[in-house]
Amino acid sequence: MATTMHLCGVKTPHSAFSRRLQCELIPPPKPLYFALSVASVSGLCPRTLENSWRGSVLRVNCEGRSVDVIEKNKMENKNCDGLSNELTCVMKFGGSSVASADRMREVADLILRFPEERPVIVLSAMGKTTNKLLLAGEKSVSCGISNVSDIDELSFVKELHLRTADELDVDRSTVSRHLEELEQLLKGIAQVKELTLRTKDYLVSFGECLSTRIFAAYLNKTGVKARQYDAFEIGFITTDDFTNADILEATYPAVAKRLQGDWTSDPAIPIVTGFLGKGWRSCAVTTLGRGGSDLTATTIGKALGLREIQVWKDVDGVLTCDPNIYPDAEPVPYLTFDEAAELAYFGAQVLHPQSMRPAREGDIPVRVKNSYNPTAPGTLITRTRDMSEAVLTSIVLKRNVTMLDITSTRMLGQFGFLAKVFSIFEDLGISVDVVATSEVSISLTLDPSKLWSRELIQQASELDHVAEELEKIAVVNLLQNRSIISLIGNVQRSSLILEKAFCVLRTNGINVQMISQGASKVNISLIVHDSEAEQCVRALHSAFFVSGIAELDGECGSQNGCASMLPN
Ligand SMILES: Nc1ncnc2c1ncn2[C@@H]1O[C@H](COP(=O)(O)OP(=O)(O)O)[C@@H](O)[C@H]1O
Ligand SMILES: N[C@@H](CC(=O)OP(=O)(O)O)C(=O)O
Repeated sequence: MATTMHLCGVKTPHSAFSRRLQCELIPPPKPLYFALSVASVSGLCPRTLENSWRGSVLRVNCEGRSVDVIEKNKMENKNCDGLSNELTCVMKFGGSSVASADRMREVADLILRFPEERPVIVLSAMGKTTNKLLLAGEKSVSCGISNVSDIDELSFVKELHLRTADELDVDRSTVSRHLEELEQLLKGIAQVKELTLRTKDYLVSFGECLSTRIFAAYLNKTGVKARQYDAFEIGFITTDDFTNADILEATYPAVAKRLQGDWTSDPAIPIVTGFLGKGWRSCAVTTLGRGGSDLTATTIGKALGLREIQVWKDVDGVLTCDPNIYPDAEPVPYLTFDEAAELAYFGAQVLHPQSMRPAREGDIPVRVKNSYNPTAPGTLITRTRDMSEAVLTSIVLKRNVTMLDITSTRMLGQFGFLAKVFSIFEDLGISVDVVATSEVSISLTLDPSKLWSRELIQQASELDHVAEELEKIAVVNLLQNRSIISLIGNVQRSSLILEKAFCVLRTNGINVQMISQGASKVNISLIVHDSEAEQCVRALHSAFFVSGIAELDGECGSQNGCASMLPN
């Protein structure tokens, strides 16, 4: 008896293929499911199939062509390009990449330039929309309901999205309901004269909800089937830490089920809002912290076990330094997840601080590319890389950090002292970035992002409270306006890096107030005063990347790569 072979992903959008995917087979002795990329298989005896497996792949000769068939259960979370019809990669485009109708057209062209990919698209809000929405919210608190319609930032957001819809020839109704709701929300804020963190998250969510709707409508209009998704409706489940929520584990299966399920039953390019989630207790819209669309992309990559995660920016990849500090900074071709995570955590705005976690857990390569210059190779981030030549990869600056010098009054033994100090931070929910200890003292810096998410007044009283608690067991010196300079690279070569770094610092008369090396295998952190930090980074960058590490040989001195401070 002849039967039809079950194929995974048979509903391919490439209709030329799908017509050929019916094939006749003698029923196999046990149910086997296959994914097939390009051609039909006919007349194969099940015994041949069973005997011919090489690992999880069966290579058969079909109509004179070699075809790879892969067992479905072995394919779960493994998209092998060309072997299935499943989603292959995620492409995230940041605000700068979708800032206008022209940019959206270019992004659409860019996506279609890779016909072999079946991507999930993640978008941020257009251009500076998130900042404008936050400003509009703040103005609404005090302007009175009747003046809300005249808030400049509201007019800007409305005008930008309506103009973009018009220019892309997309129906205005795609965005008009959301724009009306946005104005209503601002009037609500004006009425209660209060902007809570929860409301802030709901307010900024309009940015991503609008950009994804316009883009999906544009793709559909041009004949490319696309489907818009709000992340908070498809299983992005987070903590209820409004403005800085964490993704919870339950997100991965939920998102995979929804996106994969829809794709299998009715293929259409998914266009997902970056940055947004749904609080697991509150069920309200949450956000993942500024720049959080990178985290949305890596979360989807891990959830679906995709082949690659691409984050498209307005720079040629991760650079050797923030280009706003050193305009001639160069792209870094390769990074490990560990390097990228440290770099992001310690202040490189190019990647969200938590975004490497899902990619590392799923072992999925991340490519950072430039949507304004797509042919530039960008940066490839993977689990390992060849470190034999690596010395310094990038220099990162985190400004406006608070440093604490805490000296024990010896009321506690050393064990008790460290434990007590950290329990105070735990109780107050403040995380610590860089730490150095001696027998009776500890110096540390506080993670400003955790403090920044709170109101200024709350920050000040929180710091007072920290000091008050610590003073029960120690003498505390609170030092504000400090910066962390992170030297990301191969700590195996720390002597080389430190020799050169201190040579530069000495030449420029800079005193390092604290140093930390060892906890991370890829980062050496130096704490300096804010006022010296940028110039210090410039001098270090030019010593390492312009003069070159080779010039380390010989005496420490300004002729030997120990650059003097460059002018601002
Ligand atoms: N080390 C770095 N490498 C690359 N870009 C950096 C670095 N440090 C800071 N940046 C800044 O990050 C910006 C890109 O990040 P972001 O604005 O979040 O992009 P997008 O909005 O496109 O996602 C760049 O325009 C650059 O100014
Ligand atoms: N729109 C949000 C989220 C985001 O990720 O944006 P971008 O990709 O443009 O950094 C923000 O501005 O923070």
